[in-house]
Amino acid sequence: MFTHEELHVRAGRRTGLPIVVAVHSTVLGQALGGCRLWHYDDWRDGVEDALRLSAAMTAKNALAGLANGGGKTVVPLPPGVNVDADTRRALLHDVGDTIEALDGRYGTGPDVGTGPDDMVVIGERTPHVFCRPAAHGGSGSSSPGTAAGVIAALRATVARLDGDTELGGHTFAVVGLGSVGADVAGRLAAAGARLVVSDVRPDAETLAAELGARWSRPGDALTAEVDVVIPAALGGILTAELVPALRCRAVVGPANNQLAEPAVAGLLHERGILWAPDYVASAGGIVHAVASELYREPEDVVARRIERIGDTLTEIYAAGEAPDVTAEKLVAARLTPGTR
Ligand SMILES: NC(=O)c1ccc[n+]([C@@H]2O[C@H](COP(=O)([O-])OP(=O)(O)OC[C@H]3O[C@@H](n4cnc5c(N)ncnc54)[C@H](O)[C@@H]3O)[C@@H](O)[C@H]2O)c1
Repeated sequence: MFTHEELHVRAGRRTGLPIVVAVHSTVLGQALGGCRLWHYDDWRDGVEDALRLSAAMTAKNALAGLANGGGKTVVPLPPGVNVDADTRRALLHDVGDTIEALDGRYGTGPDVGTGPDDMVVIGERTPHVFCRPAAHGGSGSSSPGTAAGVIAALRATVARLDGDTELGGHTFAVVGLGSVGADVAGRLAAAGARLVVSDVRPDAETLAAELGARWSRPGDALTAEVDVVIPAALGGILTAELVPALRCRAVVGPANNQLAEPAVAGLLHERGILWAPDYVASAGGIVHAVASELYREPEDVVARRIERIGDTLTEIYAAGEAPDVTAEKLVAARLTPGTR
């Protein structure tokens, strides 16, 4: 069943390259979700991704308490097509025009393949853009906010596991030392936690040494014997085959779409492994952008909003059923008029 409000697929006027914008829901307000610029074998796969990711943004924004719905832009680059600086700029203008044509029903920000500087270029064609660098009037990278939200989620998780929110006495495996993973690992190391870290980039081993963390091969980090595994790389890593091999007590991280298939959430629950739905744990970045730029809240108020991710998870864990089931009920309740 088609449950989205709008789906736009256009060839960019300047570049001829495909641009997909999916608006899943504006029930709570302007739909928000980042702009993904990535290679796909077929542009239709980009449409699939935009449909799936925009629906996840509705859930993420609803559970983060934002007055916003979910949307997503995907620019599916054909295989072998690499854009030079001029084409990239033209392409981002094409994206801006596509978003501007929606009259404010959707706003974008950075995602895989785009960053704050790209938002400046999109912003030359539409005001509906977030996370420009501070020098351009935006709130900058969303990664520190996302990392702060993951820390709030981890505190709620260790409280559920052991009854206290101290991260220092616990062990964590961080899978992916990119902008969010490295930040989370740094905060955990500063709190005195013991860490196993991994990345497919060998140069990340230097950061591991700086953090006093044990370096591990990526496959091994996922199955490390730790309290919490933190997926901070790509999605789809939690497979039915992996669940029996896990030796952690919880899986909590920022990676979007961690489940290879929805049924894996139930398998984790049956094994007694706590799983924080990724759209709850990863919301800190968008909360930071929206609260700073749209609501104009000061940093301390924004920080408290991000902390509430922990409260939401505590509520979800307390229900005692598989966390995705409870989270979906909470999303449905928030989207139903009269219950917000
Ligand atoms: N940046 C944000 O604000 C934000 C917000 C919400 C969700 N997320 C999600 O969090 C995840 C991390 O985001 P990021 O901004 O840090 O991305 P990033 O690209 O900076 O970092 C990802 C890291 O994962 C590593 N990696 C890739 N495959 C790996 C593997 N198999 N094993 C171990 N490491 C691997 C990469 O080398 C890279 O260092 C992504 O799934 C992203 O969609 C990010």
